[in-house]
Amino acid sequence: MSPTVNTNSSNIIDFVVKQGNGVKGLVDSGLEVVPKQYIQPVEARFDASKVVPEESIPIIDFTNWDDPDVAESITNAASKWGFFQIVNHGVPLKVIEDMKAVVHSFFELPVEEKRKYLKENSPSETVVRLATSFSSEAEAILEWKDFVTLRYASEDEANTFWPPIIKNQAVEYMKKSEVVIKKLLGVLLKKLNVKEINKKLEYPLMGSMRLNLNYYPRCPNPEVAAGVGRHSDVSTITVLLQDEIGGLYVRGIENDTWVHVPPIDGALVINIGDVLEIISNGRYKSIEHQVVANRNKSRISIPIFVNPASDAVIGPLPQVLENGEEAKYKQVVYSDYFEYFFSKAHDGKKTIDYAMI
Ligand SMILES: O=C(O)CCC(=O)C(=O)O
Ligand SMILES: [Fe+2]
Repeated sequence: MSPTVNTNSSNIIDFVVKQGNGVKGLVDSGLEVVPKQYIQPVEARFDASKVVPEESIPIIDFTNWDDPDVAESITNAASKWGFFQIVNHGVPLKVIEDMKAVVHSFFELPVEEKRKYLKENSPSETVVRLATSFSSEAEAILEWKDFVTLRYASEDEANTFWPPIIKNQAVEYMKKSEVVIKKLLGVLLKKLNVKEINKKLEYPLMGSMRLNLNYYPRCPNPEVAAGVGRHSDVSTITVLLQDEIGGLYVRGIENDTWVHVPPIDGALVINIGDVLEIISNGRYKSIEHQVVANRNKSRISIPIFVNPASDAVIGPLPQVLENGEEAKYKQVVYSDYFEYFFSKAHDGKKTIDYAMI
């Protein structure tokens, strides 16, 4: 039987955050209205009238990824939209389907099982952690999302610490995705006059990777809550696998517009993060996005955050500035940037001000 919760009291935070029931626990307990802790101020709510349905981010066939025309469409999309989808990327459909299936299996586990991965119980909180919202200790209003965050440092570490129910499928998914990530970074960096990504450059580009498993329960009042509030990612790039529900919106080219990212079976959504914007001195754009929860159905998404190593120093590349271009961003230690992001609620594109000159 689902645990019951008194929705009129601050027991909500205790039930959702501390006891690890998550938003899913709230919904499973029969809740039919969004509690006040989830009601966003009017200015932060999603405004459906700002959606431009005829616009869409580019969809790129990745088969011939190093063909100059394909490379050009990737770098153009990264400069113009900061977002694109790739198909025929080489991650087998079976690996993708298995990955999505185990994410559902994990969130369907009894809370007693999932609770083992809360920060205070986790065998290693940096490697595996179950949480809810975005940065629940720093937020006044919570987001309608539960998640697991997993560090992918090595197969061995993953095999030791990741939850058994997802481990094999998730490691396989990471191994296949890593090949795509290296190809993508190769194409994106080549255009910035970087000939090859050697071991030294891997460190500030992809020295640490995180796989997140996001679960957005159905939401009785999606118009007042946020699945994920407006933000840009603090990654180098993000590779996102989403299910068939939809709800991810990207800031459009025209001022004050939003564009839906339609689910495409087997596709991966790629977006440029703040780190690549900084490294490219603004040539590639890290674009704001947000997630609107669904009234009738739960949704899952699975982002891989390709991040610099935490002690890497990030700044515009010498190759980008070699023709005398002025640096727009300063050098920052990645862990400082990352911690700043999580020290506050989602706030659109404001995190990057931290690195602006
Ligand atoms: O769920 C999604 O589609 C996107 C999630 C997201 O933006 C994030 O986790 O940074
Ligand atoms: Fe994001």
